[in-house]
Amino acid sequence: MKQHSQGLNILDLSYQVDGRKLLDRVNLTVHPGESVAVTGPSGSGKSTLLMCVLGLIKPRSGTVRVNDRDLTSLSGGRLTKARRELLGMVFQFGELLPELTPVENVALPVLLGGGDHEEAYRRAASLLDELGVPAGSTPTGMLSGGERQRAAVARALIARPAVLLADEPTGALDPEAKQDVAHLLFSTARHHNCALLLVTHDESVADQADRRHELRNGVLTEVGVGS
Ligand SMILES: Nc1ncnc2c1ncn2[C@@H]1O[C@H](COP(=O)(O)OP(=O)(O)OP(=O)(O)O)[C@@H](O)[C@H]1O
Repeated sequence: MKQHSQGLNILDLSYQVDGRKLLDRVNLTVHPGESVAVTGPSGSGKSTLLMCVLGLIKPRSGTVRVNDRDLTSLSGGRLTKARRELLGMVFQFGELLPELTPVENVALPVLLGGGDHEEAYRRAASLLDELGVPAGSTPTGMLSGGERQRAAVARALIARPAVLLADEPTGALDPEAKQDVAHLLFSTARHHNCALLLVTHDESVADQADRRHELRNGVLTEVGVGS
């Protein structure tokens, strides 16, 4: 019988570089509204795991399914379209355009995808409001680091993704902004019913996730929260 599953479903994912197994039959399910943090030594393959989910790296074997769609079987324009519809990504340094206003930055993915301008700007303003970012005419480059990361979370959510991926989203922030952004990231993902998969070196951020996993020598192991 075929099993249906919403959210993110990684099955037997393997990937190696120069003969080193970075991912060795990795399995992970993240349900809608649930958060999973992945920690592990530097160079253990955490970012590679996210790149495989995004389809930017082709795994050697295994599948990545989002809302029951097999992303690993897609390529070219179909992969780009599925990625735009199903996935949102927050990077360590926001990757926002500094000259644009926060609303323009957040609306951009929808506009580039040919979406309705008015609806995109309205939703961008609403998300920025929810995340407490000033949505005026100030260029994004003038905002504080924490405000820029909150704008990056808003941008990742603009297309109503099923899965939100975050790679060291608080890595460039001071301790106060870090806690603020981490809290908003977890609570907003839950509120929007996204499956959140987050990579971090920060124990205090990882502890806020519903579940924690560690990636070491290619093996992803569940660890107790707060241990
Ligand atoms: N295309 C590639 N060619 C060669 N080596 C690569 C390639 N991609 C990744 N690597 C290597 O694979 C390893 C895993 O990299 P990755 O960035 O996924 O680790 P990470 O766990 O996210 O590390 P960090 O915590 O330092 O960010 C590193 O040793 C990296 O140098």
